[in-house]
Parts: sequence; structure tokens; C-alpha cells
Amino acid sequence: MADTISKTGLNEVGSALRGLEKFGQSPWLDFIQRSFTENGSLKKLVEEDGLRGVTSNPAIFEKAIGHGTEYDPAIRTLLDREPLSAGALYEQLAIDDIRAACGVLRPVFDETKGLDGYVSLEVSPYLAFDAKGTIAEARRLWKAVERQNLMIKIPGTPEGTGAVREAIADGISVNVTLLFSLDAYKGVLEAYISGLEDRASKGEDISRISSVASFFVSRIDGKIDGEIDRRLSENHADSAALKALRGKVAIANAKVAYQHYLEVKKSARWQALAAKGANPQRLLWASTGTKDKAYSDVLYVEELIGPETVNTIPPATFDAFRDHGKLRASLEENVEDAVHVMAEAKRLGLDLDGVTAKLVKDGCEAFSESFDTLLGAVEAKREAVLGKRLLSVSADLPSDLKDAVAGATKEWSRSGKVRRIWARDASVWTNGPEADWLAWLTIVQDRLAHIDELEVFAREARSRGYSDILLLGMGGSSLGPEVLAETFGKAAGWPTLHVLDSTDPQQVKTLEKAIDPAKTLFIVASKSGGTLEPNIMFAHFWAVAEKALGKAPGENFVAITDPGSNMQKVAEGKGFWRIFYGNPKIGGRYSVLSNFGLVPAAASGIDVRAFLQSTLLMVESCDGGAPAAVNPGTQLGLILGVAGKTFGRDKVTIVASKGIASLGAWLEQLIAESTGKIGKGLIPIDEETLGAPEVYGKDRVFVDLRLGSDAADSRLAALRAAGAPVVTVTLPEAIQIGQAFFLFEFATAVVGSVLEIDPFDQPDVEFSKVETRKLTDAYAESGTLPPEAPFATDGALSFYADAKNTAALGKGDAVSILKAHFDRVGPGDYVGLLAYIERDPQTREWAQSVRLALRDALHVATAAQFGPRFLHSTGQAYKGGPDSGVFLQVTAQDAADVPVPGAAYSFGVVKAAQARGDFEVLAARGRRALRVHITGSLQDGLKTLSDAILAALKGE
Ligand SMILES: O=P(O)(O)OC[C@H]1O[C@](O)(CO)[C@@H](O)[C@@H]1O
Ligand SMILES: O=C[C@H](O)[C@H](O)COP(=O)(O)O
Repeated sequence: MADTISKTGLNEVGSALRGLEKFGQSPWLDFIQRSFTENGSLKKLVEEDGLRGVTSNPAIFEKAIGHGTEYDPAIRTLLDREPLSAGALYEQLAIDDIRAACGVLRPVFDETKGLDGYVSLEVSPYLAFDAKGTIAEARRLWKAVERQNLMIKIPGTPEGTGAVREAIADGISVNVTLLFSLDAYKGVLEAYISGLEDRASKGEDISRISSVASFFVSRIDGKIDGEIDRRLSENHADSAALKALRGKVAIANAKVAYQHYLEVKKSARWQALAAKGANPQRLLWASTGTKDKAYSDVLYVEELIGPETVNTIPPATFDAFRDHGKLRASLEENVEDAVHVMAEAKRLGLDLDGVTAKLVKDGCEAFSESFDTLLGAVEAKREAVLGKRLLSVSADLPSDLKDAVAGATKEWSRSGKVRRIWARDASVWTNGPEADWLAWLTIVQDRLAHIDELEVFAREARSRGYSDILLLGMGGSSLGPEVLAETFGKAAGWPTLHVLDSTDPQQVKTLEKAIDPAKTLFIVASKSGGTLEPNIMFAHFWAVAEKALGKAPGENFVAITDPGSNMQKVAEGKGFWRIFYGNPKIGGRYSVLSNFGLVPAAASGIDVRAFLQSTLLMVESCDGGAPAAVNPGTQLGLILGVAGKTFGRDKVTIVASKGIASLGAWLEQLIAESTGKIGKGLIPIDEETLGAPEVYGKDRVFVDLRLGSDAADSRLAALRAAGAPVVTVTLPEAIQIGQAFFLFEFATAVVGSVLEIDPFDQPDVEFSKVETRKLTDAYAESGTLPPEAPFATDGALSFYADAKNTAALGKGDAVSILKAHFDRVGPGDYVGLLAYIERDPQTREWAQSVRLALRDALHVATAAQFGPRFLHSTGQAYKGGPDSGVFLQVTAQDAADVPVPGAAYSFGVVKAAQARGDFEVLAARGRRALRVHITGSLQDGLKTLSDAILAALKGE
């Protein structure tokens, strides 16, 4: 702008601009930019051209902030101070600019006794059709800018008009924008007057409120002239009459609006307010830059000069008017002609009502798009400044998927879904209870606000000299802590964090041996407090600790549970050292950034403050102020959701750097339990070693989680080249695992919206729990589980299934049964190996080799899971998700069992009941499932089973 406004002829022709004042019109400038204010250019216009106000809009800020590097230092300074989102950064920059301009214009405000000297700041264009949101934002911005010569710009939509009345009644000066039609203007003037009356009736001063009604001009000609040209090109019968209207309608419309202003001013109603000191709401001519080069470049200034009006002039027009503008009292000239033009437009069917209605809608959309572009540019700058402090997400997508994601992104922008998520609007999903499960959105800020409590606890725990921490929990209560334990390892001088999430007696024993129970801090974690596993694990380790310490070990126990749970009562009754609470508005799989992750993190020496501060950066990246196109959580969610829903790519294959590989298991629960229901969903595939493109079907999306500068698996390049979608999430440092948690939480919520499901419930897991409970109750009553018989036995392997599956599999030997089972696998299916055995390096390796053999032979996705752990994770999707799973459940005779203190059943019985409950639900859901039970040595049995599987796959 400094260059745009010429410096020539100021004294001589500058009088044209200055001359407007003599006609009662105030020239304002439709432009703002930091450097322009800072370098004195704005002041110069005030002093030399008689400039009396400034207006801004989202498009103007987009031009100022969204391009070039001028605002970069300010962005850097702001980010050094606080982890702001793109939206918050923009707002801060805009507020600073508006304040600076208010400072320059303040002398005008004082000299004119509050008539002029205003600077306008527009409410977010996203709120144009949201009355409540608009008034809230108007109040917020008014307070934040805190300048008497500020005007809050509110669009003159029906919703905006309602907000105008409230704002005026509040004492906020308002510039009503996007006015095109006489009717809309009348409504706005009425709202202004009513607002003043409301305020006066409260006995409050109305003399310090100012308002303008921004009537848009050139955009009307743009539309009407376009229609005229279209008709002329078709040799319309009324060609001459149409031609005569070209370039006339906008000005005529404005002149007629001005007549309304004059009439209202004469009214008794207005006079009563004027007597109390009210200022009239002046008409402000906006959109006064000439768009059609065929017209004079000062047309919309010269033709609208009249008393008690404002013209906000864009820079080039300002220059032009200074240079060759002519002054005359044009606004009240030939009013009858204006009325005639309007009548002609009506007669010729130029549909001014339709045009103006469309202009309002288009205007709001255009400002929203400019705002999206602006915030997108700010986000790019933000990411550049944050650099390696932020994880990055990039995607290589085949073109059809890429286009579909771009389409979905547009739709999300248009419908404001990201903002609606943050506004806790359940209509983003199913309009069900989703809004009650969204406290994870702000849990990071919440926990940072209480960080002292965690830090004090960490110090105390450390000073107690524990060698180990053993966390007992399932699913969301254990998988997050497991990621933290495995990602960060043991911190020097701090205890080692172990996690137990199994009822396998051997696994329980292994953990018991790994710790020194007298020097262990036990953390019992359960949101509900009612989950079977943590309760029986607690009973066991309480007894173990009691024995080791020789006294009630409450001091060595900490509970994490939701307030009011049974576990809270137990912990209180048993004198636990501490009880930490979860947030009941956060589900288990979304709880890692709440106390469920933070308490074990703090106790094991992770710097929870730094961890949360880092995580907050990602929370802000996913904020409602970051438009869908640049919002990493939204983009990731749209890619996964659209790939699954539209392209049948519903297997999310997770590949990871070694250092963050445990994130995969946490992601499994998040994705599967959140999305796998009512026959829909994404199936996470974790730890499946990559293969060549030929071994895959077309149902995959690969998510590559990279840590630091770890090189990506070279096989991904081949997959990319073969057209497979690959999303890469790169964490420059391990501490950004918190960012990854939030990123995927947000993305999963987005997937839920795309799939039109409630991502926060888990109906089928509950069903399994009920089935298991029935079996353990039966055991408690009779001392034995209900009898069951295999439908076939082959050596150490016995096969069990429901009637439907049995009928499909036949009663041959192991190989033939397995062959029949895997013959049922088709393209797009996946195979789930569900092993209810100890999860240790050997069994994991066994499961890996079997799943890879299955994948390579059947060209389908495979999952290798351990029970009962997966029941609180992928189990939901296996039962409730798409019916594309083919399951082989593996159970085994336990070498030794472990009793559960105070219960009739043992760990082995619980595990057996869980496997059977799981199978019953799979069968009830009509899934293709087979259970193989190993008797005798587990190691030998597993070998026999894998040999039989390999033979079945070879078709032997
Ligand atoms: O923390 P809780 O209530 O013991 O629940 C453990 C897990 O069980 C589930 O409720 C069902 O599997 C999960 O969502 C949850 O993470
Ligand atoms: O208040 C000012 C308006 O936002 C501006 O004049 C719109 O002008 P345009 O139609 O040239 O975008």
C-alpha cells in the first residue's frame, strides 16, 4: 500500500479527498497492514488527505498477513511466548494491527467527538449464520481490543442482524457489513434503533455508541451487469432498456437506501432517541472499488457523495480519487431517476432480490474462503517457526483418493465441522451422546493447570526409593502407560515401569518375578473401577505385597479411577497412598493424556510438564482455528475415513520405527474400538512385517510412524510406487509421542464422523463382558465351567466352534479343518489370530510367523492378538465392525494356574471364560471363527498348529 498510494499531487488534488468533508462525507480507507501503519503512511493519509476511518475484512487481512514475510517476526515472538493455534495467532496479529490503527485514528475520533476515527474489525466469517456465536465473538473482540474507536463488523444476515441489536444494547459500536438490499438495510436500521432503545430503557448512556451500515455497491453491478450482458448476447428483445441499466443499478439502489435513512431520521421515534444523544447510523458505501474497467475508476465515489455518509475506499480508488476525483453533491441528485432505474430493473426481471440474496451468501462464503486461506497461511508459518518442535504428517495418495479427500476437506470447511467438533456439537457424528465424551479435547490444558500435583507426587514417589512400578489395568488404562514405558525406557534414578494387562496365569507370574514386591509401587488403573481383570490382578498383587511387606501394603498402592467408582471405595477402604481421578467425560481409549497416562509417567520419571507442553502444540494444530485443509488431525482422519468408506481401504496398516513401535498397540484400541461397530469400521493391522506389493490386496492404507531421522522401510517405496496410500507421521523426538496421541485421537473422531458412527461407545465389548461374567458366575456356583465338547480332535489339537461354523468346516483332521477355515477367506477379508496364551518374545514370534504365512498365501491383512488383552482393544471391531474377519482362536491348557484371592475362580478359569465369552459373541455375530485348544506342552502344541496351518495353506 505504501507504494500503492501515490505521493504525487497531494496538496493540489488531495483537496478532492479533503473536499468530501465539505459535502458531509467521511472518507475511510478499506485497507490495513502493519507496515503501512508502522511506517507512518496511515498517519500521512489522515493528515494530508483527511482520512477519517479504516475498515478491514477477512480478505484484507488475508492479503496483509497471508502473503510475504512481514508478519513472520511477530508470529515468532507470539509463539515463543505461548503455543497458539493458527486462529489465535491471526487474532492476536489482527488485534495488534487494529489497535495500532486505532491509535493513529484516535485524534480524529477526539476532534470529531466520536463521529469518525473508527477502525473496524470483523467477527469471524464462519459465524455469519450463527446469532449466538456472533454476539459472543463481538463481545469478546470488543473486550480484547479495548479501544473506544473500535467498530465491530457484523454481517447483515438475519442472524447477524439479531446480534447487532444485542451488541448495540451492550454499548458496542457496530459496522454492519455485507448489506446489498434495501430490505436488509431496513432491518439493520431497525435493529440499531431497537438496540439503542433497549439500552436507553436500562437507563444507560447511548451517546457514545456509533454505528455504520455498510451498503455494498460495486458487487451489485458486477452481478446485474453480468446478467445484462448474458441477455444482450442472446439478442434479448429489451436490449436497449437493458443496456441503459448497465452500471446504474448499484448506485440507484444506494440512493434509494439513502432516502430511507433520511425518512427514518425524521421519524418521531428517532427524534426521541436523538434527544437522548443518539448518533444516527450512517450509511457507509462499501465495495467502492471499480471492478469493471469500462467504468470510471472513481465511479462509486463520485456518484455517492452526500451528507452524513461514509465511503470506505480501497487504496487504488483512493489514489485515483486524489488524482482526478470530482466533487459534487451527487447522492441526492436525480433521485427519481434512481427510483426509475430500480423500477426498470424490476420490470426487466433482473431479480434484484435474488441477486442480493445470492450476494450475501456468496459474500459470506468468499470471506470464509479468504479466512480459510489466511488461517492456512498462518498455520504454514506457525509450522515453519515451530519446526522440529512439532511432529509432521505427510501423505502419498493415489490420485482418486487424493481428489476424494480434497472434496471431503472442502465439505468440512463449508460445514465448519472442525469448529463444530470443538463446539462439542454431536451432530458431527450421530447426534447421540457424543458431546458427553469430548473432554479429551481440552485435557492437556486442564492437566497443565494442575501439573504441580503430579510433580509433587513424582518427587515423593521417587524419594520413597521404589525399584519398580507395576501398573494393573486393561485397554485404555494400560496401553497408554505401556507406550510411555517402552518409548522412554527406564529413567536413571527412577523406578522401572511395568504393565500387566492379562489374566494368563503364566503372564501374571512372569510379572511377579520381574519386580521386588516390597519395593514396588502398584498402580491399579480402571476408569469404571468395575473391570474384572484389574480387580483380580489387584487382589493378587495386594496379597503378594502384603506377604512381602508383612503388613497391609496400602501405602504402596495408588489408584487411578473415575470419581465415585467402586475402585475408589476399595482404595479408600484399604488405605491406598493416593487416589488420582480420571475425567468421566473421557472414554478409556482417549484417556492417555489424562491421569491414566500421566500418573505412571510422572512416577517413572518422565517430565510430564515438558511432555504436556509439547503435546499442547498439537492440540493447537488441530484447533478449530486451523481450517480443515491444514489441520493435521482432520486431514489424517479424512484420509483414513474416506479411504475406508469410499475405496474399501479399511485396513490401517501401522508401520513404525523401533523406538515408538508400541504406539501401534495403543492405536489399535483407539481405531478399532472407536470405529468398529454397526458393521462399519477400520481394522488396524499392527506389527505385520512389510512385504512386497504382490502380497497385498487393495484394502490397505499404510501409516508409517517415524522417529527422528530413522530411515523408512525401503519396502514402503515399492508400495507407494504400486499405488498404495502411505501416510507418514514423523516425530523428530520421542517426547512428541504425546502429540501423536492427540493427533490420532482427533483423527479418529473425524473418521467417526465420516463413517457416521458414534466413535465414543463400545457396545460389543460390553456384550463380551456380559458373556464372560455369566461363565465366571456359573463357575463360582458350580466349581466348574459349563461343559463343552470339541467337534474334532487331532493329537494335541482340539477344535471347537458353534454349529454354523462346525457345519462349514467338516470334521476331518487338523489340516483339513484349517484348510476349510482359511478357504473361507476372500479378497478384502482379514485373518485374526487370537491367542489366549502368555505374550512373550517366543509366542510373539510364533504369532508373527503364522500371520505372515497367512498373509503371503491368502493376500489378506492379518492381526496377531493376545487374549484377553485384545478384548479391550480390537475385540470391539472384530465383533461389531465389518464382517470381513476370519478368526482362529488359540487356547491352551495352562501349565500352572494362579488362584484369585477371595474368589472362587482362578486366573486360568477367568482366561478360559474370557476366551469362551469372546467366541460366543463372535459366533452370535455370525463371524467365521474357529477355536483350537492345545493340550500338553504349549511349545510343542504351537509348533504342531503352525505346521498344520502351513500345510493347510499349501493345500496339502
Ligand atoms: O478402565 P476400565 O474401566 O477398567 O476399562 C478398561 C477398558 O475396557 C473398555 O471399557 C472396554 O474394552 C475399554 O474401553 C477400556 O479402555
Ligand atoms: O467494509 C468494507 C467491505 O468489506 C469492502 O468494501 C468490500 O469490498 P469489495 O467488494 O471490493 O471486496
